[in-house]
Amino acid sequence: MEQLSIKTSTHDYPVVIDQGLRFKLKSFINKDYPSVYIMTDSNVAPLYLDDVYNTLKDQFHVTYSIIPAGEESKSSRVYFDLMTQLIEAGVDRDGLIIALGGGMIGDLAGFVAATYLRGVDFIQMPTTILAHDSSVGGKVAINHPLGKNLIGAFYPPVAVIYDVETLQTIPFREIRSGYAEIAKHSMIHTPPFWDQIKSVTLDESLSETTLIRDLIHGINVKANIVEMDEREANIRQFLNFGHTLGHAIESELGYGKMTHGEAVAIGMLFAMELSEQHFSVSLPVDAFYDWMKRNNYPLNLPRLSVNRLMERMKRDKKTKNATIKMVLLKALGEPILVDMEDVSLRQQLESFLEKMVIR
Ligand SMILES: NC(=O)c1ccc[n+]([C@@H]2O[C@H](COP(=O)([O-])OP(=O)(O)OC[C@H]3O[C@@H](n4cnc5c(N)ncnc54)[C@H](O)[C@@H]3O)[C@@H](O)[C@H]2O)c1
Ligand SMILES: O=C(O)C(=O)C[C@@H](O)[C@H](O)[C@H](O)COP(=O)(O)O
Ligand SMILES: [Zn+2]
Repeated sequence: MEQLSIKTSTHDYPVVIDQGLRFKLKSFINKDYPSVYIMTDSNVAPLYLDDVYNTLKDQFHVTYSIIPAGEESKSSRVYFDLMTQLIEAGVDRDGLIIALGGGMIGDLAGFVAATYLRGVDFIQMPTTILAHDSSVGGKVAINHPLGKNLIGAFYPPVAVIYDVETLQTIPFREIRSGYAEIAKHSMIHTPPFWDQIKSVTLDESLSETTLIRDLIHGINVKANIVEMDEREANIRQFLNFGHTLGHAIESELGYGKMTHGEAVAIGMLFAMELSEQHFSVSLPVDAFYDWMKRNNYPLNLPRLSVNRLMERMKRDKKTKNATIKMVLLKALGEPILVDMEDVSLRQQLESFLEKMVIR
């Protein structure tokens, strides 16, 4: 078992990582909650809901909701439906919400927890690789048609219980999506981490030992940053590497068309190219491109409107005074937030997208 604790100026919660934790969940709940409400999705429910429900049912009054799987469910409509279900189930302020699933469920259930009766406790039980990122740090949100995560809060869970046995059932595409965020953590960290990731191939040869090693490394990078800057006043913005364009692509294509990790990987490629030009430095752009190619990340895009992407990038949460800010790299492990100049960003985006269309 691997356990770390996230200590910020206001919160302190454990992140526990091990095989089979869903059967030991009770031992991590140290409050006598009158009701426990599990939120999960339609793919995860048939696999793991019974295990979690049965582990808790003797000690707690347990109810649940099963939400249609997919990014489209991170919406105001589903959010409101969940509120209705909690009210009808009579969950009070002492209730506990458990988010059992990937980042979609974690963000959605976390935002419900943050706002239901002005806040009830919640536990993150991540079941995807990507959720090594989403379950830690307390960012919770739903999407707006105009942009990703535009409605949300900073609301840390009371615990993150990561049963890595559940990763055995995630589809290949989701392994790739999750590894994009691991690659992100590696690039904003010191170079040996990227050296480790670049040799990983995401096929049957990926061993559980390698996966868990990379997950834990990623969580540590994130945890250190969150501990220093929980509410993203400064260095937490580095965790947004690849997201300025990535989020714009996700929302422009329509939520769920491309996975979050796939879009972020394209965003990182763009940010690395910009970084090379901006700082006249050499970065492992080719190595990253090759890694993406070898692992079947999408490397071409349909023709997208540069104007619309620029508009979406302007709605990014890092934007101030209408100036788009992007996380660039001065070197591997040296992220920096840069004010982008509209005209040149537009030109660079145009030529980047042109390459992506013909690739
Ligand atoms: N809050 C944060 O800090 C943060 C960080 C990164 C990403 N995110 C958000 O996370 C979301 C993406 O998360 P995700 O990639 O986990 O997507 P997801 O939750 O939609 O899960 C991906 C797919 O895998 C399925 N699935 C989940 N666990 C499974 C399992 N164990 N076995 C079989 N299938 C399983 C799901 O049903 C879904 O179809 C995005 O909305 C993104 O914005 C948030
Ligand atoms: O934890 C953070 O901070 C991140 O930026 C992590 C990202 O991987 C994640 O996708 C996050 O939800 C993006 O945040 P947003 O503030 O740009 O919506
Ligand atoms: Zn992300």
